[in-house]
Amino acid sequence: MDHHFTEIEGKMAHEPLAHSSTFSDETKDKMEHDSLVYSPRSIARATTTGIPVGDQGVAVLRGPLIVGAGPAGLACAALLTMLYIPYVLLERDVCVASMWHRRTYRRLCLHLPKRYCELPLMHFPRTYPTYPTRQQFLVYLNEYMRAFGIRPFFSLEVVAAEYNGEYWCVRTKDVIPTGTLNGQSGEESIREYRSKWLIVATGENAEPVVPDMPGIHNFKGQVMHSCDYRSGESFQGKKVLVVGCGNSGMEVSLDLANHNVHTSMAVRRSGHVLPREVMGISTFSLSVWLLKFLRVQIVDRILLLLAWFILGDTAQIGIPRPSMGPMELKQVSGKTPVLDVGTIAQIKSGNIKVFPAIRSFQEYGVEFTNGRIESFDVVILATGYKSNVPYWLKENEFFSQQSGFPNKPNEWKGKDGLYAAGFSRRGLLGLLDLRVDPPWDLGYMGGSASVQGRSPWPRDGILPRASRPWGIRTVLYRRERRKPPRILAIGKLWSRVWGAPRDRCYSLVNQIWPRTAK
Ligand SMILES: NC(=O)C1=CN([C@@H]2O[C@H](COP(=O)(O)OP(=O)(O)OC[C@H]3O[C@@H](n4cnc5c(N)ncnc54)[C@H](OP(=O)(O)O)[C@@H]3O)[C@@H](O)[C@H]2O)C=CC1
Ligand SMILES: O=C(O)C(=O)Cc1c[nH]c2ccccc12
Repeated sequence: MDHHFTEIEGKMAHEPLAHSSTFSDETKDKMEHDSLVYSPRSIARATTTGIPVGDQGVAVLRGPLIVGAGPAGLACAALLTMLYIPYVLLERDVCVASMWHRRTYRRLCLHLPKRYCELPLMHFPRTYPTYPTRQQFLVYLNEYMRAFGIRPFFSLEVVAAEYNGEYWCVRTKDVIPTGTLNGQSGEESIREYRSKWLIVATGENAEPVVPDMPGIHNFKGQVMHSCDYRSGESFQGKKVLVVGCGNSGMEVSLDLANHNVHTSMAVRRSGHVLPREVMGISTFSLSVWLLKFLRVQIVDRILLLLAWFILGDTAQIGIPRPSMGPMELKQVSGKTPVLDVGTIAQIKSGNIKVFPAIRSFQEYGVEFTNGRIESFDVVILATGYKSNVPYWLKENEFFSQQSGFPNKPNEWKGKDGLYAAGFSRRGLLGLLDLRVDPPWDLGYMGGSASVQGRSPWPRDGILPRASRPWGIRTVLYRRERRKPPRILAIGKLWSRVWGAPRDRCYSLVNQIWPRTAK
């Protein structure tokens, strides 16, 4: 079955997402709608050429099977490619990173600086801003696929996976799309793949969480999850309530307010809100730097002081702070602080109203726990996401059946060749130190010596992100390599004097959220 690998490596022609990173606005608008999705023909080609399905529809793979072609799945695919390990990457949708394509609002920007959001082995182009947009991130992912010749098998939804003592048996539902994108499906068939290694990369945000709230079925207005929110434009003239004050809730509210929509927010509990930047320096980078010298509690005090200077007392506007500081809370519970990009200012100026938790829904409105009743036309549930691993993976030692995350936080390797990628509760940041076993451990290719000779893989299994062995030519790089503008050069000097060099950044991130030793 070497056949796969040459397929995967060789066919770089498959570039339905290919486009330059500098587009006219018109092209960008078009791309939002169509060209980011694969054509049914290319899906058919990908799904029919790569997998040799044997008797009774069972394929036994020589390399690992990766479930999910989001950023984590793509990163694993790239790392495996660099190790000459053939893999098979399954994706339920018809495009990679479907969450980023379909479940994000149009104006979304990454909220950590770009160096923390890169996938292994390939930087963002220099011309990208510090906080790349959703569109730029998607272009980067596309270039990433091209650079590493990644060709996922699309429209294959994993319905069950189980270890039979020798292999992981992964059953998939093969959904042949009819060409429409609104979830309609055509013919279905079940296939089975067997592999000794199963890499679960279905994501921390695989499914939206839609809580059952009292009386919500009586509500006559529109109810939607924040994953279906695209832009405030279509809500003009309506009264909208956003439930939840995580990063989604805050950014959806801001987008609505920017479109002059009558916006309210329901805040159930407390939450930390920090400015995204302090005097032009990213708050996140600042905390990483401070954590080099200081204990987390002290760093939290500094952050809270800065937040108080810049945003004022958020408790006064209805968002009380938890008793534990933001970075410590992130370490202990995984709850991410909100990085404010303007919502607090809109709340202060009265464009967004803040209400406490919801007691119940009525036909045309909502009663809050403080007894107030308000009418609304639309309710947007920004109530977060969950993993879908428990729905399909028949295993309960490594993955928790409740949360769908690995039982021990930061665990990445289970028994019998089971791996988790991208489940460290750190979003894209979690891919900074993504690990896949070195091949000698993976047991692939027989003897280790021949592999060691060629492999760039370091003994500890962490591949330095910046190294691009064998001079992989990323089109992105050649296209974007230009002399940095002066101001950037000064910024570089600044970071040389004050900032941590890149390598140290990684180990720092490790210190903040240490991984358990192998
Ligand atoms: N620009 C960016 O980079 C963005 C990044 N993100 C990231 O995406 C991930 C998902 O974020 P998000 O979608 O905000 O999800 P979160 O899980 O972070 O937040 C969910 C919010 O919904 C509230 N909530 C949950 N259930 C209920 C309920 N039954 N009733 C009332 N409120 C409820 C929670 O409140 P409580 O605390 O009381 O449980 C919380 O405030 C995060 O990692 C986030 O950082 C999101 C948006 C933008
Ligand atoms: O965006 C996310 O989901 C993150 O988890 C990013 C993140 C990890 N740690 C943080 C600390 C402060 C702000 C964002 C993050």
